[in-house]
Amino acid sequence: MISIARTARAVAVVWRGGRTNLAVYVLLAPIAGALPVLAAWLTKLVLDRVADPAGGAILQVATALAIVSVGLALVPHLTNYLRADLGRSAAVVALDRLYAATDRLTGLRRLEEPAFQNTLRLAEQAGRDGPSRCVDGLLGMVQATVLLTGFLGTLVVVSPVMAALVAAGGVPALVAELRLSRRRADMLWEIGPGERREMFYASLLTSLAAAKEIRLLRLGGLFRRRMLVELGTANAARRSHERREVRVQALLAMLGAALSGGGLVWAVTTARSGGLTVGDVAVFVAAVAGVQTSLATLIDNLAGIHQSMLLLTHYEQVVTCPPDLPEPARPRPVPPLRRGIELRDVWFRYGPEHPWVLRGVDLFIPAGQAVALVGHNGAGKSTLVKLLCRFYDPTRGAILWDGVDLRELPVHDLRARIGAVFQDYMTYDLTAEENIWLGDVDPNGPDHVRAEDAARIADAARRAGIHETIEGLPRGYRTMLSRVFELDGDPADAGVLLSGGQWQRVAIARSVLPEARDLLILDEPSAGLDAEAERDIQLRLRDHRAGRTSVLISHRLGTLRDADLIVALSGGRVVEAGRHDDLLAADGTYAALFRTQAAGYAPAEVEATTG
Ligand SMILES: Nc1ncnc2c1ncn2[C@@H]1O[C@H](COP(=O)(O)OP(=O)(O)OP(=O)(O)O)[C@@H](O)[C@H]1O
Repeated sequence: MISIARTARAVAVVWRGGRTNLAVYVLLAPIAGALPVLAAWLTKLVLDRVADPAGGAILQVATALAIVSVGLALVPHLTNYLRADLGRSAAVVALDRLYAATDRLTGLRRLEEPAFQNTLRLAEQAGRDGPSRCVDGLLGMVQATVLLTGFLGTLVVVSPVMAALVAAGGVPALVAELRLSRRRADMLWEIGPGERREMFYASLLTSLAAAKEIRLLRLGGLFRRRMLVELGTANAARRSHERREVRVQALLAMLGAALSGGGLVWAVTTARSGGLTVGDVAVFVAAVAGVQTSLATLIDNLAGIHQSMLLLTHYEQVVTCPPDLPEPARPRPVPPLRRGIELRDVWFRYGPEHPWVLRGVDLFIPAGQAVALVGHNGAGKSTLVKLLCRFYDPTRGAILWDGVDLRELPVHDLRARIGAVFQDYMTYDLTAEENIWLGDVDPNGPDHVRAEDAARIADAARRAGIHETIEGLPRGYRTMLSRVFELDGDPADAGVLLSGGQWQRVAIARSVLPEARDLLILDEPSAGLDAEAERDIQLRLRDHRAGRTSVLISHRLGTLRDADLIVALSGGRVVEAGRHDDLLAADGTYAALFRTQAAGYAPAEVEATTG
């Protein structure tokens, strides 16, 4: 049902959005309810005085009626403006809270739950208009209550029996509307997953990233059909619900019409026999219509609030959602890495229903050294580095930073000591400069690149071997790396697209921008580069890595041979660890992988890539 606490929270959001607007809106609501009642009584007086000039002065009453009519004409426009403006400003407050809450989810687990994604989608919808709809509903109820009281009072004066009958007619409507609103909220929840799939297919059809494959493989028709199926299913659910609404509302409307029709016959008959004046009949007709309209408005608003409340439960679920990674009770500062990182009997799976990815990994990553992880696809290399960044906690075992469990360190401070290029690095539709600057944004600093950042950004680009390429772009570092957005909204300034290897270098530049990172993680950092470029970047990165701890993952084993420690993962365990020459001599998993790969290259290439 409607929760008072949740309603109060919704009102607080709207209040924060626009205090003055809300105050005026609150004042106008009862006025908007009183004006029609006043107009009906003034009309009755005017009619009675026209019929009986001895009844009193008519001019003042007519003037008052004219003034009330002006109010009646103006108030709805003002209310509409206030409603829309409050809706916009409340959405700013609500969405800010919502995305601050998702930002507080420091891990990845919750975002990977489909049920959470469904809740998130409804929460976004509720955040956009939930609080303001709730306030609209409340003020709509205030307005309708004033209107109802005025007209019901009028009806009681004219006919208490009719007043009781019309009021009783509202009870079934109230019950039916509340049921309908619950069903509507249930229906929205049920069609949620399908609507998300529909949006997914629709976005594929227009996505630039997907455009090549979709055109080459002629997938447009398939995805369009799948999108239409999802849309059709959602539409069918909505249609079925709306038909039910129409049926119920038609029945209620017939009940209302029968009551007002019966009332009209009674009033006219009574007037004929002299029991009512012409003005009485006019005010009676207006009162019956007014009571019915205000009852319907009251019920509509109540149902609207009820439905917003149901949607707001999803919003509040997200806003109040507990951290997905437990916060340390007594956080310790994260000191610069001195001894190293230890994985102690680390077991990990992505969920109870998923297989184990790591099964008791014991590994020491010594400070200042380069450790390479090798293994077949799916061996768990990327999973291991995600655990190092604490995107998940180990299911069992522990990871220790200089002997301190990662769970005891503030996660943001820990991450401030880590630089990483992930296999699925991001390509931002922003300028080249911003694409690198994002590697070291001060959370409390400005939201744009400062002039004094330019030298550091260029330096990072040099280290990643992309500086000259960026300088050669039409607007240098200010060039948009996007064909989706133009620079500063200027259509003539459409951006450029980089090649895969160039993007990879930009991602590397982003990760090497901050100087003070103790741990550098490079998960396939040069997969998109040609052999010569790969060698070039390896040399540049070797300089940058000197003295830093690094964890390297690459399927091109030749690039890893200089690592201080090469660790082979298989079956979720460390099966071998040592230097390149020792592992070749041991003739185990690494040697087999290395020889298979070397055999795939011509001798000259093996020389080039394996040194
Ligand atoms: N977010 C996830 N949810 C569920 N399973 C996952 C997730 N990410 C990875 N996996 C599974 O974990 C296993 C290890 O994946 P991981 O990406 O760590 O392997 P990898 O050794 O890095 O492989 P590759 O060499 O192909 O990059 C795979 O079986 C994969 O399906």
